[in-house]
Amino acid sequence: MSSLLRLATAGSVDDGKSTLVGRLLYDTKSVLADQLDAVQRASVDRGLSTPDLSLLVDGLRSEREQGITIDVAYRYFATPRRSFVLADTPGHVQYTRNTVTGASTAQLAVLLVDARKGVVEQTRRHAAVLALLGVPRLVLAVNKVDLINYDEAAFTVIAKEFATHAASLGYAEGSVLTIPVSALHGDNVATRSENTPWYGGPTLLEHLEQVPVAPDPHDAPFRFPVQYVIRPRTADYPDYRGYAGQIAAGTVRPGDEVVVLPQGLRTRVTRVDTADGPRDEAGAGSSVTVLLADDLDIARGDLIASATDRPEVTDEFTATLCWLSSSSLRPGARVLVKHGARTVQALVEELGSRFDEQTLSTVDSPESLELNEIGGVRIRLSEELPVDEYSHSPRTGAFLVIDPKNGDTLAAGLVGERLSAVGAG
Ligand SMILES: Nc1nc2c(ncn2[C@@H]2O[C@H](COP(=O)(O)OP(=O)(O)OP(=O)(O)O)[C@@H](O)[C@H]2O)c(=O)[nH]1
Repeated sequence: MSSLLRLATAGSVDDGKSTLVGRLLYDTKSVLADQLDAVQRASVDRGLSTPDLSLLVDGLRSEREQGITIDVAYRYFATPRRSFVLADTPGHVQYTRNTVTGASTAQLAVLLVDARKGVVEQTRRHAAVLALLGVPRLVLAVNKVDLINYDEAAFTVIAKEFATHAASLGYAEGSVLTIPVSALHGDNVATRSENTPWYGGPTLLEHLEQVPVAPDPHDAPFRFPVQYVIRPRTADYPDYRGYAGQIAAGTVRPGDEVVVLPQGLRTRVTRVDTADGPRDEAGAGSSVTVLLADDLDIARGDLIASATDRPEVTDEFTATLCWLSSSSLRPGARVLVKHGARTVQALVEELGSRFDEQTLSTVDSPESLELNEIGGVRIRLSEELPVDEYSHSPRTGAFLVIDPKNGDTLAAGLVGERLSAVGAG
């Protein structure tokens, strides 16, 4: 079992997401003492008798919202059994790039509903987007059960309705769990509640600690977009030639067989350098400089990948787009595609389908894609790029669609099928 779980949260405004995340941090003692003092003071100032744990999250969030680029906050917490990376996104935004970014590498998502309202339209949409992103496990936290007097019958109705919906999205029974919680009072978050004797399942934290997880991005095949070519040309290192960047997926060790794409050149890693010196191994997220056995012609934007499990080099693929712009997308649109360290011109050749959130069904050949809509497209690139399928490697199978006129992000995209692969390997 992996000792690391990546999770994301989703919920409508006021369902209690901040309080729940705050409660998890608090009950796992992941909150620094000074932060807690500040929360306690702020709570007293507001005339509250118990600390308002949502301040732990919202306090940070309001700062974050002033910047426009980074809206996903990653929170780290740990128990003796497992470490957690939680991608926290603002609740009032539906399908922003951030929600997609946050959830796309999650191994589990916690969806929140207010026990008084049950499963609402937004719950269905969130679940549909999570299914689309391939998030393998869902937890429905039925929050504020204190406000329905810990009523078993009401909880059972919600759990059944959600199970039916999740099944319609393709989730197997064992991959979905519904838990009655009160984030405010702590019922079934980290400690089992005496108020719900009828509930025999695990607490939220127990479930997060125990659930078997799908492979971590670290286990994915090695993918390393080259950001800089380093040639110091000093007397100490006359022949040093390194390739610097951040590992997008997988791990690398000296001795590994790799391929440089799109050229298709095979070679071997001789050394992996970091700011702290050479390493025996480095994984996804690490900034490293890789040295290779052969002196090859490699430039910024090229990709160094596992030689045994490499992406295909292609200039045409199908993709799912989450459209994030108020201007609509029509077939024939000329855009830029930003993938890894490369940005290339591209044409949206065909708009094949649109996912209808109301009916949760697919509409064929729609005229356009509008703000927050999700659709299937075919894209042709002006140059060939090494591209992974999203389901095989989420980090390198995702891309952004950029407006060539003003540089705005128009959509987040997930690669489906590569259509005209030339460098298949
Ligand atoms: N009674 C009760 N109230 C709760 C519970 N959880 C949250 N609340 C209250 O519900 C309100 C909304 O909680 P938040 O945590 O701010 O909700 P949110 O979903 O994070 O909202 P945004 O931060 O706007 O996304 C606050 O007044 C909380 O105190 C609960 O389990 N029981």
